Amino acid sequence: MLELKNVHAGYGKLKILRGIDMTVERGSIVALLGGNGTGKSTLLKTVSGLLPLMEGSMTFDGVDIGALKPHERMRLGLVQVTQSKEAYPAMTVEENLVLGAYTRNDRVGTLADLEKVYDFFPVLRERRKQLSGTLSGGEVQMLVIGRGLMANPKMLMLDEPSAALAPKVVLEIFANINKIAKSGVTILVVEQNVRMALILAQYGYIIRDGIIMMEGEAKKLISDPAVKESFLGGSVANTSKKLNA
Ligand SMILES: Nc1ncnc2c1ncn2[C@@H]1O[C@H](COP(=O)(O)OP(=O)(O)OP(=O)(O)O)[C@@H](O)[C@H]1O
Repeated sequence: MLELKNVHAGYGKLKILRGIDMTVERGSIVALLGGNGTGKSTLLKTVSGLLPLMEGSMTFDGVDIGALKPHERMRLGLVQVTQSKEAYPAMTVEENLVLGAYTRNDRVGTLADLEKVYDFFPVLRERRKQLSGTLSGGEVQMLVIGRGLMANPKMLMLDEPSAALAPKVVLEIFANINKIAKSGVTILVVEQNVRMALILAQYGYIIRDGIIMMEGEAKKLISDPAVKESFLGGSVANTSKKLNA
């Protein structure tokens, strides 16, 4: 669904990504992992078109997207969910959600997708008339994912959906991401919560200093001694059970 070849990108003359090769298979969940400042958000911004491609190529669903504008990539079904603080606090939950459909022209489809979002996140239906500024951190995260779904994506890119959330809420959000993937939406998720991300995903990439230092099936990465030492500790079986409950 998404293929990056030798992607270089950054800010002005500052190059952050230095030759990224990455593939996201249709229907899969892929995790992009790494420490602070390694280039994860930069990569998402480059794929969604917020940053220009300096070198290399990017194709999405068979289309060369390297020179397309962000809204053109969105229309193709490539949608980035920004970090949770970017919900509009003075707008209601429903207004925020409808905003996610701004690149679409089908009212019937939009209303049907609103119901789908409410089915994924029933708490948003309960709070649809509430100002989003009054929501909890977990509810705001659900809202921004829901807003991404309103663009009718083929692929959703999520930037640290677990950030600043309590473990129980993280589990709920990740279980919802799992359901969204099972409904047919391909997922690329950036995470610092490496354990949860590797339990959720089928495949993982680990980025350091703007290059991919390791990649592989999530099941293999989670038991890899180097990954364990750098990122993990403790047992994963229990979390896995809860995630698939
Ligand atoms: N607007 C910007 N201008 C210049 N440099 C930037 C800008 N945004 C990010 N950077 C730099 O790019 C590098 C990679 O940042 P990026 O946000 O991609 O990291 P990250 O892996 O997402 O980390 P984190 O998890 O901490 O957000 C960092 O060194 C950062 O300082």
